[in-house]
Amino acid sequence: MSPQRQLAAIVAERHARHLAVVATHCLLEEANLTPKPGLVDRRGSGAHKDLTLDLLERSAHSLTPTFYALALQCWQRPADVALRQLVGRLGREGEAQMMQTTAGVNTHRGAIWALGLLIAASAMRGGEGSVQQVVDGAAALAMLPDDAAPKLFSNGQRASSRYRLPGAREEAQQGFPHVVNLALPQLHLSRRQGASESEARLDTLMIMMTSLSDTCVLSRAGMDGLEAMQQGARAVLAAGGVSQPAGQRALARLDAHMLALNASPGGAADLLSATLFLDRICPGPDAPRDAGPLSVR
Ligand SMILES: CC(C)(COP(=O)(O)OP(=O)(O)OC[C@H]1O[C@@H](n2cnc3c(N)ncnc32)[C@H](O[C@H]2O[C@H](COP(=O)(O)OP(=O)(O)OP(=O)(O)O)[C@@H](O)[C@H]2O)[C@@H]1O)[C@@H](O)C(=O)NCCC(=O)NCCS
Ligand SMILES: Nc1ncnc2[nH]cnc12
Repeated sequence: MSPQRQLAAIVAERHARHLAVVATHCLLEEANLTPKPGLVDRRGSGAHKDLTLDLLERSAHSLTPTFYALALQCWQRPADVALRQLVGRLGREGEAQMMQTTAGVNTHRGAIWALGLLIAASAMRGGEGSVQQVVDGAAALAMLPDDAAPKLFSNGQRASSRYRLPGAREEAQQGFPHVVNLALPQLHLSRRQGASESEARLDTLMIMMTSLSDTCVLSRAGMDGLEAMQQGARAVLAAGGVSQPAGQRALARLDAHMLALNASPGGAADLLSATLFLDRICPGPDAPRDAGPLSVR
């Protein structure tokens, strides 16, 4: 191999490692963010019976090799059917790894999908795209057919067809509108307004919950659950957000309501991880901040 090619391979490997570590870190940060309504956090399992913070953390760590492989294999490649099929195969291998780690509990299927596509899209541009370029690349990949995908009927497809609402697939195919148009602007706004990093991230989760059709909530609690989620999140933001005492009280009411309905916004949680990832790999004028020490093994 020529010295130039050797150097290019080292650069690609280093970038791929960086993307994988950042993605894992974002999953850990989402899991640890507290208090999240209905979701697993540092207080406990939320509305879930089979999920714990420890399981989410182990699941996140188990995905680092998948994220690394996605980044490395998509490095400086165009979005075409061959790449889509490769990404689909690596994503399914990641899901299998997750299921093995969690003994069959679905901790991060939506996150593997969203982060996997965003990692792939960032790597396609040599790790240098803007937010818009990365989500456009992810959408282009998500629109391509993957003939090798098994024809399974998932919770998400069942909910989407029953309520005629979009789910994880459409969110990616449309270029992650909840992340780009709502979450990133809210994250930056809350930071500028002096919220702590955890408060800014909770506000970011809230803004997505105001309008996401989260198929995790729909499967568990139907349309009543989805409306409760959206209205409750609007109330938190209308009260000034999580940095305000009234916002904290509204968040506590939303949490109690979600638990009573057995509802958990797992899709919004995954998109929060995706938001933190884009915030970190495509920094704009508002530099990303850390919420606290978390290590990636
Ligand atoms: C495209 C896929 C994501 C499959 O999507 P689909 O909707 O067909 O299937 P689901 O298995 O339901 O997975 C979708 C998960 O996405 C999250 N989500 C939900 N709504 C949205 C939304 N509007 N936008 C974005 N993301 C959304 C959500 O994930 C979280 O919830 C999970 C727990 O949910 P669930 O399994 O329903 O579990 P419980 O509520 O506990 O119910 P029980 O089953 O236990 O009773 C949790 O994992 C969170 O992550 C949805 O679950 C994609 O998987 C796919 O096609 N993959 C193929 C491989 C591929 O091509 N990969 C490419 C990139 S790597
Ligand atoms: N914190 C969380 N709680 C429950 N499900 C999730 N899926 C992704 N993150 C989650």
